[in-house]
Amino acid sequence: MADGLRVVVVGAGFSGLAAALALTRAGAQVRLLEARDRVGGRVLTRWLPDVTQLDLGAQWIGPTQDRMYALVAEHGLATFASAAIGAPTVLWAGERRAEPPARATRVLGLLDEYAARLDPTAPWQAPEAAHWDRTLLGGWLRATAGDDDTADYLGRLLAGGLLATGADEVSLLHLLFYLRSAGGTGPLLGMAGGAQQDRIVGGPPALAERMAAALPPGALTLAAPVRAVEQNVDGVTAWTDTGRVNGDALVVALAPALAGRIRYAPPLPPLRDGLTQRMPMGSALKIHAVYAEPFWRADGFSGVSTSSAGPLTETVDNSTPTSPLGVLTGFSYASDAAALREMSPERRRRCLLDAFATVVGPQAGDPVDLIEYDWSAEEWTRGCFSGALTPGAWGAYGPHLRTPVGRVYWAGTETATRWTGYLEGAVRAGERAAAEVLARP
Ligand SMILES: Cc1cc2nc3c(=O)[nH]c(=O)nc-3n(C[C@H](O)[C@H](O)[C@H](O)COP(=O)(O)OP(=O)(O)OC[C@H]3O[C@@H](n4cnc5c(N)ncnc54)[C@H](O)[C@@H]3O)c2cc1C
Repeated sequence: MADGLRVVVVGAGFSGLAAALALTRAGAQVRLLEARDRVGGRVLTRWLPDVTQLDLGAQWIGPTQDRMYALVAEHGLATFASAAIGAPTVLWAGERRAEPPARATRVLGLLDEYAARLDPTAPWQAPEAAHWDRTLLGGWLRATAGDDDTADYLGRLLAGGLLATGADEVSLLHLLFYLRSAGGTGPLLGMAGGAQQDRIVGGPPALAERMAAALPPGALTLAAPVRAVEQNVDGVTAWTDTGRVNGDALVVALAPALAGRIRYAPPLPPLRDGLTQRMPMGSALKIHAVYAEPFWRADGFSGVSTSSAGPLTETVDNSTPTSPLGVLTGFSYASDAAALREMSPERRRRCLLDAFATVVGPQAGDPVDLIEYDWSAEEWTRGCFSGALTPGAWGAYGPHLRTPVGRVYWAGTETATRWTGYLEGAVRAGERAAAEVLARP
């Protein structure tokens, strides 16, 4: 037990909440400081008047994400299956296909084989790690896939769909680490049986709120951005705009890009600070088009698609089973998302609706509502889905992803070794950081 141990946790996303709960249960006195006026971090649910649930941030959980299913049950919530009616469509170089060509599947198999060679706790130690770290995913795909269409499609699916970045912005090693941490391309890309299998009734924010409610009264302070962290032999202090909170240890439960915006005294060691400069957030737009009904089902379309061209890389049928409305959700990544941001609202709307129409037909051009959400514009998130180490950075900086600095410990989904980038990774990372604090000498 840790009776009397005072721990400050910075950030009340799933990672900070999980850390705070684990520490509280072990008997520590926890103060959880959150910049926003709400808990949950990269999750947000908006309700349409008929109670259609629109998850604007994270939404899915799937098999092997055991901590998330356990938390859902423990906090009295339930899941429902993602809409899965009909077969997915692949929009491939101007054609509609039922699946990508076999050569694309072969490349995915090769990536899984490489990923299996990595230790997710130390990917930099694999014999090929230095080579894979300086190899851009895009270049590797162009050299391996056999043709440019396959390379482009896989680049969009993997760099975009998983990391919300461009294939020429990320190393092969970072992608392999991500694949390894989730168990491969199958679990990552699948709907039923994969990471997109289930949604949480009430949305992930409902779970975050229940986790927060399970903390002792007074443990959580909202609207309290931590600006500075000072540590010395006696303890550690978090400074907010309104005062200070002292502790024996402190957990930073933020993406490294945000952790690097805090001022540390003494300054962080060069390799830890350098890491925060080399792990930018991805860039995605998540767009919901709402219709009077899921008309595409009657036309034989599932609404689930992947595409070799922009502006949308993926779409899904995101309708809620309890509502008659139809919801198509699309994702736009990296340079496609950047181009959309530069457009006027009217032009962006036209461009997005044309993209939905390419997937399910012209009726998509006339939605009841079109709701866009840009996490890159959020002061306390700055991008999504997660941060990714830049090419060449794993070798020198990777070992500092979780290494504590004195009394300061690191959580956040980016530090997870299982399901990194996901809610599951966030929870596991928070619980791992809590265990490290409790084990401190
Ligand atoms: C559009 C989108 C779709 C996604 N889809 C999925 C999905 O379907 N399934 C899935 O599992 N994951 C998904 N993810 C990823 C998932 O949301 C993240 O992995 C997870 O929420 C990260 O949790 P975290 O606690 O590590 O970080 P965050 O959720 O970022 O939590 C950090 C918290 O710290 C706060 N904060 C920041 N700076 C400070 C400061 N200086 N002081 C105090 N507080 C601060 C923030 O406000 C935030 O509340 C998605 C993310 C997005 C944005």
